[in-house]
Amino acid sequence: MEGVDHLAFERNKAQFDVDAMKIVWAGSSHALEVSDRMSRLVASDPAFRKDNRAMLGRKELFKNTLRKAAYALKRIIELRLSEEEASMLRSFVDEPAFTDLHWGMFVPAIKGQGTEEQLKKWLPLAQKMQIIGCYAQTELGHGSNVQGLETTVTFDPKTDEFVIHSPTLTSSKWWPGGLGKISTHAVVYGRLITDGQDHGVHGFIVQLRSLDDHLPLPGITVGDIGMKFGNGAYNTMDNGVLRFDHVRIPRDQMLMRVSRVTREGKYVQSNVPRQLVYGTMVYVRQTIVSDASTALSRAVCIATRYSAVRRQFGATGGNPESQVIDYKTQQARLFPLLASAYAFRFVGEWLKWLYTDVMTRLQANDFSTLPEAHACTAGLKSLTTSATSDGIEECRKLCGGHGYLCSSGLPELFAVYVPTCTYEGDNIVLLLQVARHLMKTISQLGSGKKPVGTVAYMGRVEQLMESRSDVQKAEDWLNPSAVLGAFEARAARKSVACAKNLSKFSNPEEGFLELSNDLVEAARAHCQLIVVSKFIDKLQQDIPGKGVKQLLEVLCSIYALFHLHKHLGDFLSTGCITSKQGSLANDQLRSLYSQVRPNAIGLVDAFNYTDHYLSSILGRYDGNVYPKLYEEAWKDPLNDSVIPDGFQEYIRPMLKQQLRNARL
Ligand SMILES: CC/C=C\C/C=C\C/C=C\CCCC(=O)SCCNC(=O)CCNC(=O)[C@H](O)C(C)(C)COP(=O)(O)OP(=O)(O)OC[C@H]1O[C@@H](n2cnc3c(N)ncnc32)[C@H](O)[C@@H]1OP(=O)(O)O
Ligand SMILES: Cc1cc2nc3c(=O)[nH]c(=O)nc-3n(C[C@H](O)[C@H](O)[C@H](O)COP(=O)(O)OP(=O)(O)OC[C@H]3O[C@@H](n4cnc5c(N)ncnc54)[C@H](O)[C@@H]3O)c2cc1C
Repeated sequence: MEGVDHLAFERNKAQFDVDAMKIVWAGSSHALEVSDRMSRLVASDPAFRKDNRAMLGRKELFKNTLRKAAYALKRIIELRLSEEEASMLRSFVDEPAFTDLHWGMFVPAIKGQGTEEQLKKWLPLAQKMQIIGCYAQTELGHGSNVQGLETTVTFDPKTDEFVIHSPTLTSSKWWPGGLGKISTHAVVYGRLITDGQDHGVHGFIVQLRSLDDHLPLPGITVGDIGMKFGNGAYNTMDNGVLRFDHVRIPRDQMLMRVSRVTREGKYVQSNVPRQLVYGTMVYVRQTIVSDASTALSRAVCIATRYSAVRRQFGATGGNPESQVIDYKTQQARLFPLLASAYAFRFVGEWLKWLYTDVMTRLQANDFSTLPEAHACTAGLKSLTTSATSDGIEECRKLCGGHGYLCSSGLPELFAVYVPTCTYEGDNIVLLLQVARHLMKTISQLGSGKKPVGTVAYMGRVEQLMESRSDVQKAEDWLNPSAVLGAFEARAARKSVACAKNLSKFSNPEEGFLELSNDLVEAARAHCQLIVVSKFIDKLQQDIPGKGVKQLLEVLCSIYALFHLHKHLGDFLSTGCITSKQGSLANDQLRSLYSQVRPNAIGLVDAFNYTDHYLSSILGRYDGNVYPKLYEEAWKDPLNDSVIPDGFQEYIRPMLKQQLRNARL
C-alpha cells in the first residue's frame, strides 16, 4: 500500500521525544539542520541515484563515480556551500571515491606536515581541485611496518633535487586510493637519504600525471590494482600501483614541518617529535571512529525496522503472528548493536575533542598529549571498526534470508565497510600499540609520574587490584560507579598481569611478542573502558527532551552490561566480580531490553536517515517491505526476457539429450 506508514503503530509506542534525540545524535541543532538539508538535497536529485551499483561492470561503475564527483563539485559551487555543507553533501553521496583521499588524507597531510610556505603554495590548488591528490604510503611489501618502506628519496646537491626511486618490486606503492586512475599528485612516503645516510621515512609532494593530458610523467608507472571484495562496493575506488624510475622533484617538495634538508644537503630536525610524520594517520583514525557509528547505525536501522515488519510463528486466537522483534533472542542480538551505535557516536565526539585539543597544544609546542592521542585513536579505531563490521554482518543475519539480497542494502554496506579493519592500520597491530602505551604507563608508576587522561585510573592501580564490586541486586548495576568500578578493575588487572609476565623476560621485545595475545586482550579491555566511561560522561551533560536522557541511560547500561556478560570470563578470572554478580548483570540486561522494545523504532528514526541514504527495501521508513521487494525482483536484468541468454545455446541441447536418453 503506497503512502501508508506500516510502522506508524510502532512510532506511536515511543516514550521519548524523537526530535530531541535527533539533535543529540547529530551533535547540535545546527548539525542536524545541515545534515537534514544536505541528505534531502542528495536524495531528491536523480543524478545521485545509487540503487543500480551492484549491476554495473567495473568501467561503468567507475565512470559513474567520476560523473557523480564532478556533479557534486558543480552543485557545491552553484549553491555556494560552506566547507561543512560540502563535506556533508559528499558523505551523503555515499560512494567511495578518489575525493575521499583527496580531502581526507592528501589535504590533511599537507596541512599537518607542510611549512607555512608549502601550505600557501599547495593548499589553494588542492582546495580548488586544480590538482587532485592521494596518500601513497603502503607498498607491495610493507604496510603495517612503515619503517620498512623501501622507496628511496635521495638528495642530489648538484641540482637541488630529490631523486625518487622504487628499487625493488616490493617497493612499488600498492593500495593508495585515488592513485590508480585519477590523482595528479600524491604525498609519497619514502626513505630520505642525504650524503649516503638514511634518515628514515618522510613525506614528499610528487606530481604523477601531466595537468595537460593526464598522462603519467616520465619515469612514472601507475595503474589500478584490480577488483576488490564485493561487486559494486569499494570498486568505485581506483586503488593503485605506482613505481618510480629515478624521478626528480625540487627540494622544496619535501614536507618540511618535522625536519628539512638544506640547500647544502644537511638534514635538520625541528623541535617537533618525529612521530608527527604519522600525524595524518592519527587524524584519519579519529574520523573513522565517528564513521563507525554511522555505518553501524545504518545497519541497525535496517534490521530494527525490518524486525518490526517481519512476523513468524505465534498466531493464536485470530491474532497475527509475532513480530520477530518481540523474540528475546532477536532483542539480545539487536539492542546491544543499537546501544553500540550510540556509544560510538559519543566516544567519536569525545575523540574529536581530544584531537582538536592535541592540535591546539601542538601549535604551542606542547607535545605532552601526543602519546595519549595516538593510543586513543589507534585503540578506538580498532575497537569500533571490528565491532561495526561484525555488527553489520549480524544485522544481515537478523534479517533472515532477505538480508542476503543486495536490495536489503546490507551486503554492500558490509563489503564497503569491512576494509576499515585493515586500512589506516591493521586492527591487531593498532591494539598492540595501545598495549605498548599501557605497559609504558605501568612501568612509569614507580617513578612518581602521574598517569593522566584515559590511563588516569592506573594511578589507583593498588586500590583497583584489591577492589570488590558491592553489587547486591540487579538494579545496582544501573549505578554508573558500579559499572565503572568493574571495568576499571578488569582493565587494570589485565594490564598488570601482562606487565608482571613481561618482567620475567630478560629481553622485553621477546616478551612482548610471546605475550602478544594477552596484551591485545588487555588493550581491548582498556578501550572498552574508554567507551563506557565516555558514554557515562555524556550523560552528565544537560540533555533536554522528554525521556531522552532516561533512554540514553538505558542504552549506556546495555552497552556496558552486554560487554560484561560477553567477557564474563575476564571479570570472573580477574576476581573483580563474583559469579552471582555476573548473573545479576544478565538479569538486569533482560529488563533493559524490555525498556528499549517500545522505543526501538523511535531510536532508529532519530538517526534521521533518508531512504536514499539507507538504500534498503527492508529498512524503508514506511515499512512497506513486501510489495517493494516483489517489485524490485522484476527489475533484475535476468528478468528482462522470459528466456535467458544462453538457454538455447547450452540448456536446450541438454534437455533434448535427456529426452533422447529417456527414450532409449
Ligand atoms: C575524512 C575522511 C577520512 C578518511 C579518508 C576516507 C577514506 C579512507 C579510505 C581509506 C584510507 C586508507 C588509508 C591508509 O590506509 S593510509 C596507510 C595507513 N597505514 C597504517 O596505518 C600503517 C600502520 N602502521 C603504523 O602506524 C606504524 O608503523 C606503527 C604500527 C605505529 C609502528 O611504527 P614504528 O615506527 O615501528 O613505531 P614504534 O617503534 O612502534 O613506535 C615508535 C614511537 O612512535 C609512537 N607512534 C607510533 N605511531 C604514532 C602516531 N601515529 N602518532 C604518534 N606517535 C606514534 C609509538 O607509540 C612509539 O612511541 P614511544 O614513546 O613508545 O617511543
Ligand atoms: C581498501 C583499502 C584502502 C587502502 N588505502 C590506502 C591508501 O590510500 N594509502 C595507503 O598508503 N595505504 C592504503 N591501504 C593500505 C593499508 O593501510 C594497509 O593494507 C594496512 O595498513 C595493513 O597493512 P598490511 O597490508 O601490510 O598488513 P600486514 O601487516 O601484512 O597484515 C597481515 C597480517 O599480519 C598481522 N601482523 C602484521 N604485523 C604484526 C605484528 N607486529 N604483530 C602481530 N601481527 C601482525 C596482521 O594482524 C594481519 O593479520 C589501503 C588498504 C585497503 C584494504
